[in-house]
Amino acid sequence: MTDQSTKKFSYTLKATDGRARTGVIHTPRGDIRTPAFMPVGTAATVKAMMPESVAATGADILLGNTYHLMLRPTAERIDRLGGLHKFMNWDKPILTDSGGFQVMSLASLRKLTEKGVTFKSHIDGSKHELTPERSMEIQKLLGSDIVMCFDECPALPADRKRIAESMRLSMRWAQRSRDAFGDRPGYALFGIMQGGLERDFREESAEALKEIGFEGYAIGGLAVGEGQEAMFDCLDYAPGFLPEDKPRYLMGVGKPDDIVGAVKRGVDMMDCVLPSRSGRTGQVWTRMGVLNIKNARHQDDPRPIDENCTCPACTNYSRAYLHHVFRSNEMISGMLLTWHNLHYFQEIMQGMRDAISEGRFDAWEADFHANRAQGDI
Ligand SMILES: CNc1nc2cc3c(=O)[nH]c(N)nc3c(CCc3ccccc3)c2[nH]1
Ligand SMILES: [Zn+2]
Repeated sequence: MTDQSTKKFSYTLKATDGRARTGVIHTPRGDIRTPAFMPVGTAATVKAMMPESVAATGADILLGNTYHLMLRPTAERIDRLGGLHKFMNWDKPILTDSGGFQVMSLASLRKLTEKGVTFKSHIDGSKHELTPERSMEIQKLLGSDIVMCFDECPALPADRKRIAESMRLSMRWAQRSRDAFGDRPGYALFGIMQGGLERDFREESAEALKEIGFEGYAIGGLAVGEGQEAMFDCLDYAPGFLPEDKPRYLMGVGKPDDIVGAVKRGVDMMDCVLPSRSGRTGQVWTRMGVLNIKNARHQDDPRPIDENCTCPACTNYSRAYLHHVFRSNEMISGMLLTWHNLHYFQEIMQGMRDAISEGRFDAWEADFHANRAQGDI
């Protein structure tokens, strides 16, 4: 167990190539190589993966969810049992979301006021309240290393008036989150930029967050159905509004080409449920593009998913086998496909970290897109 109090949280920028950056986030529980992809462990598990397998894919950090864990098994119980790291047997860094986003997408009977949000649990219908103060308390009880401000992520499409009001509420909540977070050496609080697809509101939000001061800054309010083009248009300016010497976390992104486009535009950290969730539905992401293993064309195919992949699925199993266990709804199907997808996502990140360090990001990006076949793979 590392002594949390002595070591600090810091970000070191190592190299840039255009607007792309590579560096390291130092935390008392370990370093995070950026750009970083962070697997999502919603209910204290990255579904279908043992923690040591998640580490084996190259992940330096994983995500937890305030919303899910406060409902079940509750933050107080996890605290009594030694905190989330011990509870889920993951001793590297953990980032937890603040809960507001999940309330709006999962809970029912939600009531939003200046104070916070009240809602009914999607699990058992019990009533709960989340405020900036309660979210900070929950994330402290969980023991997460990177805490997210409590914010409101407006559903798109929304008119400018709604976007502005929502963003300004989130900025007031950001101040309350900062005040409630307190002085916790070694732990980090990240602000979350809002503002929809409006450049002026994005700049206003960034200025408000910089005024408060955070250890890192997230770009929220995206990957909510706006589409890649609109997201990239926003990322053409939004990261630049944030401090250069602090990590930038784009929340909820995304497909491999979304991730590459975001890193190209200056993003350092990303998360997405895609590799694990799609793995359970048979969707397999590879350097040649995406395939679905349930397709009958795989049932006699002795080849691995990807000859060049070193993950256990590609090293030891044929497409025919993976097709069979998927069709038979065997547990090993979700395990192997999730492992492969997470391994591939981390391979993309390592490729970009190396390319940026060596000043050849554009060539790497061109190669990445060239490999993605149009037809069957
Ligand atoms: C899929 N798209 C997506 N867009 C998001 C926007 C926001 C946003 O504006 N505010 C907050 N707080 N979270 C967001 C999330 C959830 C990310 C997450 C999930 C699980 C664990 C830890 C973190 C988003 N996810
Ligand atoms: Zn593989």
